[in-house]
Amino acid sequence: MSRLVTGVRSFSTAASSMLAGVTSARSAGHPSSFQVFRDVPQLRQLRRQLLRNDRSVGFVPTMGALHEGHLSLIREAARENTDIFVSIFVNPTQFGVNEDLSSYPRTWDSDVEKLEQLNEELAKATAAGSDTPTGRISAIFAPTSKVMYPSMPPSSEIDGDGSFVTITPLSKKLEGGSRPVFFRGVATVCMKLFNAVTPDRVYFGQKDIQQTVIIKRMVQDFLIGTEVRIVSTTREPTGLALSSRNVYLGERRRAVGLTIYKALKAADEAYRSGKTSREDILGAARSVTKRVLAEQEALSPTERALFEADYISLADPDTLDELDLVDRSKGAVLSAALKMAPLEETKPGEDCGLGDGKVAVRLIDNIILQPQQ
Ligand SMILES: Nc1ncnc2c1ncn2[C@@H]1O[C@H](COP(=O)(O)OP(=O)(O)OP(=O)(O)O)[C@@H](O)[C@H]1O
Ligand SMILES: CC(C)(CO)[C@@H](O)C(=O)[O-]
Ligand code: BAL
Repeated sequence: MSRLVTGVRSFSTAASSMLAGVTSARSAGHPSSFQVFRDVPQLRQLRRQLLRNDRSVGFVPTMGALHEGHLSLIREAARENTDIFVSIFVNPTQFGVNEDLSSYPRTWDSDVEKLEQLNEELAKATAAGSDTPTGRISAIFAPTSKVMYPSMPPSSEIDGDGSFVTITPLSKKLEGGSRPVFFRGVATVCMKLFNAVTPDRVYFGQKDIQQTVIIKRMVQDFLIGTEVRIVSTTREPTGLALSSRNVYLGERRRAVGLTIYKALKAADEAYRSGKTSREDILGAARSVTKRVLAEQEALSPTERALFEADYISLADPDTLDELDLVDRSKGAVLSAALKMAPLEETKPGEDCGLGDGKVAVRLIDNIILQPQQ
């Protein structure tokens, strides 16, 4: 955390020049880098100045440990906004009491490095005369828990007190079944972040599809003046969805973890081949998870990676209600969560990931069954 500052970290940027009162015209050059804010008032000051200068803000909320998936959200935001604000905050209220808050990957220095490199890439694209406007990252918002939860320590108990945003019944379904406080925490922190940033547009990844449905509902129901953009899932060449928690997988569990995507693909293929019933579509996915699990169980503890399929769901895209039959004109959301168990025994020299294979890893993924004519 050596590069983290307590107030605001200034770089030589057009946005920071603005903050100092020297307004640069957009054509005179984009910000070359960004400022880091730890508190809300200075962030708001920058936001107000951008507003006065008719600049638009795209906001990308993250919990850090940045990877190409996060960068894809920023690139999309850069296509539609002059300025991008990125938040890095590991939000305690979305972790249940027995969840992985303390072990969640925190990689501040490499996160800042990646964002600086991305700003360089965006600057080059502008210099090369890209057709589409290319915005820049102007601000990183990395608040403390006290800034985000000023009046009391946040509760991660389901019946804990606090000022919370709850979006029901959406937040009780799917991920909410296993993580009961998760979406209360997500909606609450996003409401606070949106209030601090007042973005023109917000960017979320399709990988966390239930989160996107809940954020869209929150924006609609609370009359929040921002547009919600969903960016498609970035995957490894194998198909595994990128996720910050993947660093805990290691080679063996990474290979077996791909089962989640293979199962969803099998279900998607069933739909594409004309099947619309729950039984046919989810049956195709379940036969993949069952087969792989049986294969793994037959192996020795030094070779296998066991997992449990938490849910495989076929749901309505807006309500996330489970479907018996897909209406082809509307399509559906196919989603799954798979819990990779810790490795039982490891081999000398094996790449077991961060935590030596002892950390259970929850994988989620989804495919949208596209509406068809
Ligand atoms: N592979 C991906 N493709 C596109 N967007 C992604 C991907 N992974 C994460 N995102 C999006 O980045 C934003 C921040 O996510 P977050 O910081 O929790 O990262 P994460 O990789 O999802 O981590 P986790 O391991 O907690 O699931 C969210 O909107 C999330 O959907
Ligand atoms: C949206 C979010 C940053 C809120 O903490 C988090 O849930 C995430 O990273 O997806
Ligand atoms: N991207 C989702 C954050 C979480 O799992 O807590």
